[in-house]
Parts: sequence; structure tokens; C-alpha cells
Amino acid sequence: MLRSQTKLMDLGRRLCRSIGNNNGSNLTMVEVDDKTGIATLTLNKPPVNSCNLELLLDLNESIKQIERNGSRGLILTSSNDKVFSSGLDLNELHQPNQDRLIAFWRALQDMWLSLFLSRVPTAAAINGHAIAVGCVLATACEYRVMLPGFSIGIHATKFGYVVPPFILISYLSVLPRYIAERALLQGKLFSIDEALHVNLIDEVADGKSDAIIKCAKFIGSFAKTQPDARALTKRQTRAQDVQLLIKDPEGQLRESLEYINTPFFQQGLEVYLAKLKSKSKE
Ligand SMILES: CCCCC/C=C\C/C=C\C=C\CC(=O)SCCNC(=O)CCNC(=O)[C@H](O)C(C)(C)COP(=O)(O)OP(=O)(O)OC[C@H]1O[C@@H](n2cnc3c(N)ncnc32)[C@H](O)[C@@H]1OP(=O)(O)O
Repeated sequence: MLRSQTKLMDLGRRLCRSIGNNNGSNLTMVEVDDKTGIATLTLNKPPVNSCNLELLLDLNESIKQIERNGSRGLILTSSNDKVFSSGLDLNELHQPNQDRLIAFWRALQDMWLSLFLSRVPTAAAINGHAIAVGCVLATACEYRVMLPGFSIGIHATKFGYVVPPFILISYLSVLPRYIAERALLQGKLFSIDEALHVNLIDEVADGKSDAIIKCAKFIGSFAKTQPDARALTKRQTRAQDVQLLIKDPEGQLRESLEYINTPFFQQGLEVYLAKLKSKSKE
């Protein structure tokens, strides 16, 4: 083999370094680009990245790991080329074991705070459908680039779910109030053109690598800022949005659990889950 070829292969190998998140699971994968210092965090729970307890814990650990290892930014994406995330794993909410439900909802609240308040610049390369909490993951990031042909939004009201305040906030942090309110009340899922029109997403990409490049460019736009000053300014800008959850996480947890355990919610969920399963068998 020519020396130049070997050099090129070495360079290719060096470009992306996988880092573990200490728990050995592959539910999320983290790769840091050695050249840019930007970490790509990939959701990797087949078939549709539905967020169960284990994925939420893993995701939270990976976000923290990315901050600890001094990465310059975080790009959130999916290993599935049709689904970014299908939101919460509905099986966690259906006739739940109460101890697991508590752990699950705590993990959800913690993960959202970690992503929403992350010290590093964050961007979502949305390479598939981003439904409900899938959309919340994307809106917790500072920038969104999406591929055509997919839907994004929070359609909870269509299926009889009331959205908890932090989910509301993640919409309100990117959309004007009247658009957020209308979309939530309609249970609207946005097409890419609609999402771009209301600025729910920032850019359209023509493939996953293009989306990653666009996200990296956004993150690069902070190159000349001082990281601590940037992080503190972001925290201050977002302080009001997280006040409720930071001041009273247990109260927020209690309210959600009470709601999830109502016969009304459980019956609606049962019908929805049955529909989802029969659709996937068509
Ligand atoms: C005042 C206080 C208020 C407190 C409020 C408290 C609680 C609020 C309660 C709930 C809040 C919820 C937020 C959420 O995120 S709920 C999740 C909502 N998500 C969805 O509805 C997405 C449903 N899925 C889809 O639309 C499609 O699957 C999708 C477009 C994502 C992909 O389609 P595709 O055709 O590729 O794949 P499918 O064949 O449909 O699915 C494959 C497989 O996966 C199962 N599945 C899909 N989504 C979920 C899910 N979210 N949870 C669990 N399982 C899911 C699907 O059933 C198939 O399974 P199988 O039949 O192959 O076993």
C-alpha cells in the first residue's frame, strides 16, 4: 500500500472518535470529530427511538459526558433514517409499575433540563419524524435542520393527552405564542414547509450528512465567543423557562403521575396503542 494511502486512512480513522458514556449500552452513541471538537450524539433505539427509561437515562448520561469531555458542541441525530424519535415509549405509561413510572418521569425531566440548559451549543439534525417528545428533543436544542418528507410536532391533544408545562415551554421557546397555542390545540404535526414557515426548524437539508454539516456550521458560529460567558448567557436567557421544573421537580412529577394514572388517560392510551399496533401490521 502506498504511504499516501495509509496516511489518508489514518486521517479518516482519526476524524471521528467514539466515546462511551460509561454504561456500556448502545442506546445512544457519541462520536467526537477530532478536527472540529463537535460531538454527534446519535439516538439508537430500534425500531423508532421511542424514549423508555433506559434511553432517557442513557441520553442524559451522554449529554453530561459531552460537556465533561470539553466538546465544542453537540449535534443530536438518529441512526434510523425514517424516524428521529417517536417520542415517549407509550408502554412506559400504560398500566405502569409505579416505581418505574416515577423513575421514568424523573429521567424525562432531568434529561430535558440537561439538554435545554446544556453549556455547549446544541443543534438537531432531524433525519426523520420527530413526534411529541421527539419534537421536544429537537426544540430543546438551539438550532434545527430537517430533511424533507417527515413530520414534526406535538399532537398530544388528538389522543387525549394534556401536555405537561415543560413540553409546553419547549414549544414556546421557539414559536410565537399564538402559533404554539394553535398548533398544540389542533394537535398539529408540521410538514417541513410548514415547519420552516413558522421557524420551528431553521434550515432544510438534502441528506443526513448535509444536515450534520449545517448543524456544525451553526455551532462554528460561536467559535469567537468565550465558552463560559456563552453558557451563562444561555442559562440566563432560559432561566424563566426552567423555573418551575427546577424549583419544584417533585411537584411537577406528582402532577404528571396523577394525570397518567387516571382511568381517563389509561383508557385513551389503550385505544391509541391498539391502533398503533394494528397500523404497524397492515
Ligand atoms: C396537568 C398535568 C399534565 C401532565 C401530563 C402528563 C403526561 C402526559 C402524557 C403523555 C405525554 C406524551 C408525550 C409523548 O411523547 S407520547 C408519544 C407520542 N408518539 C406517538 O404517538 C408516535 C406514534 N408512532 C408513529 O406515529 C409511528 O410509529 C412513526 C411515524 C413514528 C414511525 O412509523 P413507522 O411506520 O416507521 O413505524 P411503526 O410501524 O408505526 O412502529 C414500529 C413499532 O414501534 C411501535 N411504536 C411506535 N411509536 C411508539 C411509541 N411512541 N411508543 C411505543 N411504541 C411505539 C409501533 O407500535 C410498532 O410496534 P410493533 O407493532 O412493531 O410491535
